[in-house]
Amino acid sequence: MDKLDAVLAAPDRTILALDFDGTLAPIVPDPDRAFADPVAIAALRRLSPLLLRVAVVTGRPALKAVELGSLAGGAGLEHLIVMGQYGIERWEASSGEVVAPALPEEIIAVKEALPALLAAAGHPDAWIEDKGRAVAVHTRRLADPAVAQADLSEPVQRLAEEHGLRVEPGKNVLEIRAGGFDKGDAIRDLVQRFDPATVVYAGDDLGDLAAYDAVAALAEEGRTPVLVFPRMPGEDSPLADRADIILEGTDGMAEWLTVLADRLETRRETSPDPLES
Ligand SMILES: O=P(O)(O)OC[C@H]1O[C@H](O[C@H]2O[C@H](CO)[C@@H](O)[C@H](O)[C@H]2O)[C@H](O)[C@@H](O)[C@@H]1O
Repeated sequence: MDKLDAVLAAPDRTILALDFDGTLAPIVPDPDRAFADPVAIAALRRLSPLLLRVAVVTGRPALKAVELGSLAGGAGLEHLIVMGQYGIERWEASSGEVVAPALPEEIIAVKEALPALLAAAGHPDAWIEDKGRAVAVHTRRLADPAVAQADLSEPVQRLAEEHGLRVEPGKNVLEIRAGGFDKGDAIRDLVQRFDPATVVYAGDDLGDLAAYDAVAALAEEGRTPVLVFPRMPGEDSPLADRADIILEGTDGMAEWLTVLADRLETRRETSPDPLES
């Protein structure tokens, strides 16, 4: 854990930000059943009171991540922040409210057009996830997810462009959403609000590259970036070349968070009490 010396030295100046799917929750066929690993959440409950902030930065609607992660209520997570839909939605445990701009109107026409587009491309059974301000086409449950994603890539891109929207590709998913913000903006927002000395970011998919870039750039401001990649077995990803720490999937992530909590709690117990002379 050498790279974490900065965290151990000043936990109260550290932000820990984590993606949801593939980082806190194992990748599963049904997105509605992608529950967070309880070991990871238990560790976050111990870490959050010791760190400057813990944040979940996710492509999910903020409230969906809160639900699947059991993140509302309970000890330890009173200051948790969830930046949803790639950062455009902000949920704070302290208020229980979501702050977000109005839905992009263009998404309505895209949702209406999608079923016919999927059928025309030969994949009528691709699953459509209605995310409110965005819509995702999932191929994981089709016979050949990679081929289906490749087949759908161009028509989905065209549909998005016709409506002034963008495509966010991910693991067996093509999402159509509004542009102008990404997970990098979410990181910059957290840094501006809380002025951390160290930012640890953990993420596993292409949408996390923007957050990786934003965190890495913090070195130029004298802050310490720590990039963590929970890699699935045999997974080839551009994140692997960038990461400071590579873990064995979500199990490895949960274990790593637990060890970090152990070390921070031990450090606190053994530190001299500044009030004692
Ligand atoms: O930013 P994230 O928290 O990683 O969210 C990215 C997308 O994750 C979800 O899809 C992924 O996870 C599903 C459940 O394990 C899996 O079935 C799917 O193949 C993955 O792509 C989610 O459904 C999307 O809305 C998120 O944007």
